Amino acid sequence: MFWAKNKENVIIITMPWFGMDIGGTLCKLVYFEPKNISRDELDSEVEILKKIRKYLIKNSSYGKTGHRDTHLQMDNVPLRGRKGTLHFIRFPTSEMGNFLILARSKGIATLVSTVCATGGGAYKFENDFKKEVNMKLAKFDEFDSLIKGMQYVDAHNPAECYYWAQPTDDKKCCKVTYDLSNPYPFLIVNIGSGVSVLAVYGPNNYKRVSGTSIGGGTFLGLCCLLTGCNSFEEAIELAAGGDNTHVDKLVRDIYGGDYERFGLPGDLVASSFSAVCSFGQMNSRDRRAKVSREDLAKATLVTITNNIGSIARMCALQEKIDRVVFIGNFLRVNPISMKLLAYAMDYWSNGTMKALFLEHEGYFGAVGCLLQFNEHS
Ligand SMILES: Nc1ncnc2c1ncn2[C@@H]1O[C@H](COP(=O)(O)OP(=O)(O)OP(=O)(O)O)[C@@H](O)[C@H]1O
Ligand SMILES: CC(C)(CO)[C@@H](O)C(=O)NCCC(=O)O
Repeated sequence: MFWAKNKENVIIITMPWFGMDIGGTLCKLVYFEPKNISRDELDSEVEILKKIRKYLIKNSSYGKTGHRDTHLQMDNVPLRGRKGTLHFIRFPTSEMGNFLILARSKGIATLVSTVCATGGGAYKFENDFKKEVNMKLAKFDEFDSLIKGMQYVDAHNPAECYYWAQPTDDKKCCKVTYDLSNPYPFLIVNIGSGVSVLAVYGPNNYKRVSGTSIGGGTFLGLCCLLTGCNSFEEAIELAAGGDNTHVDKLVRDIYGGDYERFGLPGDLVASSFSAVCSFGQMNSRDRRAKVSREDLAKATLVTITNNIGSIARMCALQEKIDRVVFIGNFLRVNPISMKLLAYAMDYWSNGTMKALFLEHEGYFGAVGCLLQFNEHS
């Protein structure tokens, strides 16, 4: 039973089936829909919650900016002794005000309720939730939640973890499932707005070893400034049609070929974005005029990705870890970055380190905080 009346006869509800990860850019909402809801449960469920459940499940988009990732839905998974379906929903954190207005319009504010939340926004928006929708947040740490969520999703989805085979060959490159059932130790590189690097030694034993502010938010911000694009999807689409070598200076632009002594191949980026400043005989203004929006988007994506790859590799070396799991929504619809990371990790470690990826890339925090909910808390 998840509801009761208090002294004033107000219905108090804990919403054990929702987990929210409120990040710097995106808010991720995970909803567990239990199977075989009994007649008694249905009768005792408050009308407003029934309405919300119907609304979430019937639609796959909510307003202009909310989306349910139906391809990620997980059916028949266990949670707190029940079996059911996990639904994955996201919307921009900048829309939190509208989300609260919507929740209020569905009647949520007439109940006193508690919902599990993690991410910086669980702290930042705590008062707004209380004020606008009468909702208390049961807060959980974002990295505890991330790791717990990863372990749970991987255990219940046989094809969750994969690597990219032959990442540099467009024709032969493919995703190959990887068995992560015996994962320790491993490194997590969580590429959200910013980047956090965690070394995980056991189920409840990890530390945050590094981080960088040059992350997914930087890519999106710079790309919007440079190309005038307006969304992450548009930025990625532009990048897919671009050529960063029109913008970057390569080792061969400096050496005329490979720098063999130190193993630097000619096609390696030697200096990001610097071809537009000076390039051989060509006047830099002419050079800039030849650069397309697509080239700029690709160069931005490659710059940010290589920098993250380089930090990941140094952290893995320092921690003596050879498996690196890259997650976070920066990798959403972004095979260019995944393949680059796969290649870079393999090349620079002489094949000793492996880049791994997970299908539910940005949702682990939301799943993990849902799992930590305790009926009596
Ligand atoms: N539809 C989208 N809108 C905005 N950014 C997107 C979208 N899809 C993918 N992204 C990328 O994902 C990043 C956000 O990733 P994620 O949701 O994992 O982080 P976050 O939780 O918002 O950030 P942080 O953990 O740093 O607080 C964005 O910076 C952008 O690069
Ligand atoms: C601040 C967080 C942890 C919020 O998720 C993330 O955005 C991050 O790790 N940023 C990088 C901060 C740094 O280490 O420079």
